[in-house]
Amino acid sequence: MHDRPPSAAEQPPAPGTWRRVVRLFMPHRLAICFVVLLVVAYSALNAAVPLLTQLVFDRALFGAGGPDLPLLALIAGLAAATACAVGVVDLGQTWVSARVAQHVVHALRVELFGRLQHMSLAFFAATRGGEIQSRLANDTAQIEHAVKDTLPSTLSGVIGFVAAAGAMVALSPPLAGAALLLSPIVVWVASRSGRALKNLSEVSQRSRAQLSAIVAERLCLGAVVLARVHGRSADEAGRFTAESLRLSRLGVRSGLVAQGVLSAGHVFFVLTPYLVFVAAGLSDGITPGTLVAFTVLQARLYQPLWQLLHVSTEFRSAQGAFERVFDYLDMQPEPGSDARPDSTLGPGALTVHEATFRYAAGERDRPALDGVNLTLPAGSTTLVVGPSGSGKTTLGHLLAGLHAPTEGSVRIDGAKIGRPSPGRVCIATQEPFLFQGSIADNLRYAAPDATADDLMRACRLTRVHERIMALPDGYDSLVGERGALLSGGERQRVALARALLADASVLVLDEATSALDPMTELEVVEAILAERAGRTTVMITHRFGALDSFDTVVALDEGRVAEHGDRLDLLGDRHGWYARMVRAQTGAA
Ligand SMILES: Nc1ncnc2c1ncn2[C@@H]1O[C@H](COP(=O)(O)OP(=O)(O)OP(=O)(O)O)[C@@H](O)[C@H]1O
Repeated sequence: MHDRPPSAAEQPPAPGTWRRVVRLFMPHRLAICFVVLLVVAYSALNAAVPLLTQLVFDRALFGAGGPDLPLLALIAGLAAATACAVGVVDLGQTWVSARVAQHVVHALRVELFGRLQHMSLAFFAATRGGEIQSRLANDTAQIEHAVKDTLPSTLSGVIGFVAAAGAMVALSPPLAGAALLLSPIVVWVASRSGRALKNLSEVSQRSRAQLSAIVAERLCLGAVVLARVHGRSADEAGRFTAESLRLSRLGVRSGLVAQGVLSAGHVFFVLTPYLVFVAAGLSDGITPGTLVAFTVLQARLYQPLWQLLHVSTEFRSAQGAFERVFDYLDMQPEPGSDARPDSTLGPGALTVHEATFRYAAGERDRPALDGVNLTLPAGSTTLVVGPSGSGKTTLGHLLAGLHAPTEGSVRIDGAKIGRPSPGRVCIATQEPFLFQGSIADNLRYAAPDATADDLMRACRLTRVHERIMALPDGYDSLVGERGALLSGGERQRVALARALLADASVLVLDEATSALDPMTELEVVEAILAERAGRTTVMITHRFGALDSFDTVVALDEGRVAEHGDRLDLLGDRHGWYARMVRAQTGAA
């Protein structure tokens, strides 16, 4: 499985990237052909204007019979019509290109979001949020720019160059030779500086992604509190300043290289007419009109070349963006991570058979869980206890289907699970996630059809109803970013109510009441157990001294089951881990 995000920016261009890009555009081939046609028309119309200038000079103004004003008016009319046609064609081309770009980028964004949603938990644990955002926002924006602007610029650059060169050859082959003399040097300078610009653009893109990551990670409530508590706000600002400065310096360097290229272009631009004049002086029969037309055309010759220089840089950046997006699209999603609500709810008997779990394949350290065997009958209530790092959360995740065991199996009602099973198993965690929205929105995430009474019933059970009703907007009160407007205990109780609304046959509580005061915790847990209506309940906790309504206790140690049995029996085993801990927590002799 490809869990860690590959650093695409460091990798050489993947072969076949452009083949994949072409496949992406295949559904839009007709529109792209139309864009090509429009660009050809645009370039041809543009190349026709200097030919009209030649007519003005050689026929209308300085012809054999003197100035011909009707012809001049006709040419002026033609020039105006050509300019209007250029405008219309350009508008049409922009419209079609923008539509193609938006379609392709929309499809990529949606596919990327869908793929990311199904990635393993290990992927999200190992990937910075800013990195994901950067691929979804910056890289797709770069691709959009490439399709909307760079593709047409390239086409018009190539076709414009060919049209201008063709018009020159038609006017005078020797002068065309002189005008094109410097073009190989232009191409060489363009490709060298293009490569330099590409490198700078890649480094800048990485730096931008780094800035996004810093913002996403360090400018959220938890990180700001942490920085203030430890007096590290200035260091955080320093980190951001250093990266921002790096980006600024890269911007200045890119600007310098780009300007250097423009200045070189200016030299060529100034030199070329003189080469043409020298060639005209050495040739016979070159009319002034031809010379004027050449002067106009040479601008059209080098302009597309410079345009191509820039588009080649942008194409390389776009290639990088495509590769980064394809990297994510190529990652293997978690098997069955698109779990649908399960309509075949069983009573919720859990069987764990020889389950071993390793977070990293081939990891040499001891596994997080090592050959665990458990049988938890339907409707049973189990406490999972054990020292920190003993594997309790990992076991909870396995029971909830968030991880599949590396070896062995976990079954509910005899059916093997290795993926979430909505409606069948639900887990509530220590740090629950509440999204921006009202309390009711967050509760209905688990049960979209729940009535207001259902929400209130669940919240009464988790002892948060009164608190919600005391808020100005009751259940419509907003919870803020990740529930920041609620206290830790309120967040946990709202999340617990949400888990109850899921009405699953198995409920796993992973330190889900740790932020409550002991009295409220006891009340909430007792209420959940009393209302459980046959539900299998597994509670992972460090504070179990006062919890005496559970049937069974499982004590884990270093990933193995150290004790498992009837709670009262284990309590009677004076030297057992559970009994010793209960005595320590309750102060009993
Ligand atoms: N995402 C992860 N990647 C790698 N190792 C992990 C990951 N999560 C947990 N571990 C490791 O797995 C082992 C078991 O962790 P687990 O969180 O299941 O323990 P726990 O008993 O719930 O601990 P605590 O009581 O402190 O919450 C630990 O050694 C931990 O470092």
